[in-house]
Amino acid sequence: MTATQTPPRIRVAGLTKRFGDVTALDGVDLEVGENEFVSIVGASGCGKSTLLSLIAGLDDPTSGTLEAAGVPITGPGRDRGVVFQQATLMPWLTVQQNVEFALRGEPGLSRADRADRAREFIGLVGLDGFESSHPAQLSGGMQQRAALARSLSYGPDVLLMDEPFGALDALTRRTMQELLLEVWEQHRLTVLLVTHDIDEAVVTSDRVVVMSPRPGRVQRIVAVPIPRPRTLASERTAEFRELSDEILGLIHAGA
Ligand SMILES: Nc1ncnc2c1ncn2[C@@H]1O[C@H](COP(=O)(O)OP(=O)(O)OP(=O)(O)O)[C@@H](O)[C@H]1O
Repeated sequence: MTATQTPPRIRVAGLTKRFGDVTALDGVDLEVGENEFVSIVGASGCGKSTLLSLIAGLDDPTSGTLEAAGVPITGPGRDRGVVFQQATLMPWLTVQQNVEFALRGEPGLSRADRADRAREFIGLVGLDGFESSHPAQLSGGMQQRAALARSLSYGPDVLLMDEPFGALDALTRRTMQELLLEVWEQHRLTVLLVTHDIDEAVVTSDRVVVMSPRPGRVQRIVAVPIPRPRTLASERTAEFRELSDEILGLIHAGA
């Protein structure tokens, strides 16, 4: 790397994670560029969630290097927003309050600014009119919208998503994929998405990381050269089907 090059947004090198006798990750190397959308796929138990939680700083590696924009990752940070499969909203707060809560501690934001910013992102995810609802009054898809609004509201450089639509019914899932594509077009940021859904990975991503079964290693990285902006209609192209089949084949071959 020369002095003029900026470091990648996320860099993982020689990453190993053991839980007792279980080696979840074994020497994972991965670089994710600024504003790149990368998905991680692979058989159940191959270490996808472990990799994401290490990048989120929610756990420590056994060995290896983890950096965000050249800075070692030593814990969670507001440069990295996280969205999990189950929306982790605070049930006693309204949608508006949940988002505002995430904005507490943002430097230079008054209470009124926080309220405005929260409304802006609630609108962005299509939850206008539900600001005063509590999570229990929302469907699963709406809760994930609120969780997305919350994670985007403080302007993270990286969005880490672990099966964010995995608990949703098929139709809602499709709607959320469309929303994610739209949001990413409007607010380009670096996204790392863990998913079991190969089509979801291909339609959203610039590159798809295929992991080998335990111990998790990077088996192959497949580039997705389908032009952007993409919509779910992009899935109807022959190019899409070929890439999706190739990735499925890689997962099956590794299993
Ligand atoms: N906290 C933990 N303690 C012990 N073992 C763990 C822990 N977290 C993960 N593991 C083990 O590490 C391995 C990788 O788990 P991980 O959840 O990262 O896989 P995954 O690819 O995300 O799986 P899935 O697709 O089923 O969600 C598994 O064998 C799992 O049992």
